[in-house]
Amino acid sequence: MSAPVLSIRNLNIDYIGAEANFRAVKDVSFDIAPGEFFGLAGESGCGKSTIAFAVSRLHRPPALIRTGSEILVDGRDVLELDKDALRRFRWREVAMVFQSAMNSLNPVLTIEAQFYDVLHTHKGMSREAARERAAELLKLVDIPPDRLAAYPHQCSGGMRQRIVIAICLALNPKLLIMDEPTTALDVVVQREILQRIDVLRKRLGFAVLFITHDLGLMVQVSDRIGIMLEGELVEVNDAQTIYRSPQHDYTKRLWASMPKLHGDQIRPEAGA
Ligand SMILES: Nc1ncnc2c1ncn2[C@@H]1O[C@H](COP(=O)(O)OP(=O)(O)OP(=O)(O)O)[C@@H](O)[C@H]1O
Repeated sequence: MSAPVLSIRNLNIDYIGAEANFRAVKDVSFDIAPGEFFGLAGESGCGKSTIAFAVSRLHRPPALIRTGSEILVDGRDVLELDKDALRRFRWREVAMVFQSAMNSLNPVLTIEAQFYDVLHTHKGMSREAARERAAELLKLVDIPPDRLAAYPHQCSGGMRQRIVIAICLALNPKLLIMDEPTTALDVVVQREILQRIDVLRKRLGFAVLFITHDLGLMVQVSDRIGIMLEGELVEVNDAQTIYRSPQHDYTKRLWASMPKLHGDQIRPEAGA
C-alpha cells in the first residue's frame, strides 16, 4: 500500500461518566490508502461514529481519547494539532458529511453565500471567483448552477445533501468521512449519491471513510471493509473477500442479517 492518507494506531476512546467510564473504542488500528473507499460496519453502538468524530477532531467531552492513541493524516498527528492548525486541517485535509448534514446548511443564506463562506475564509477568494468555483463544484454533483441563487428550503433533501458534499469537496480534501450520509434519503437517491461519490473519488483522488447500516451498498462501493464489534475492529479485508469468505463469526452473522435485495451482483459462497 502507498503511504496511507489515514493511519489509526491503538485508538482508545472512553466516554467519561460520573460513576464509571465506558470504553467505546478499544485499541483500534487501521490504515486507509490515498483514493481508497473504506467501509466501517458493525451493529448500532459499536463505536463507528466515535471513530469518525475523533478523526475529524470533532469529538467533545465526555469523549476522551486516551494517551497512546494515534491518528495520522498524511503522516501528521491529528491529536497534536493546535487551534490554528486544526482550522486549516478541517475542510482542507479531512471533510465530514453527517447523516443530518443536509440540515446543516444555513437556512437564511443562499447556496452561493454558503460556498463563498468556505472559499473566502479558507482561500481568500473574491465573490466572482467563488461563484465560478461553486458552479464547478455543483456540476460535480449534477446540480445546475442556477441553484446557486436558491435557499436551502427551495432544494430537495437529496439536492441539499449533494450541495453539502460539494461544499466538502471545495478545498480538495484528502479524506472524505461520510457517517450515514444518505440515511434520511430514499433508496434511489442514496444510491445515486454514492455512485456519484465513487466517480468523483476516482477522478479527484480523495479517499473515503464510509459508515452505513446498508451493508449491501457498503459491499458494492467499498474497496475494503472493517467490521467492528463492541468497540473492537474484529476483521478487515477487501470487500469481496470479506463478503464471500468472512472469517469472524460476527461478520458471518452480520452478512446473514443482510436483506437479499441487491440482485445477482454479489453472492456469498454457500454457507457463508
Ligand atoms: N456522548 C456520549 N456519552 C456517553 N456515551 C456515548 C456518547 N456517545 C456515544 N456513546 C456510547 O458510545 C458507544 C459507541 O457509540 P457510537 O455512536 O460511536 O456507535 P455507532 O457504531 O456509530 O452507532 P450507530 O450505528 O447507532 O450510529 C455507544 O455505546 C454509545 O452509547
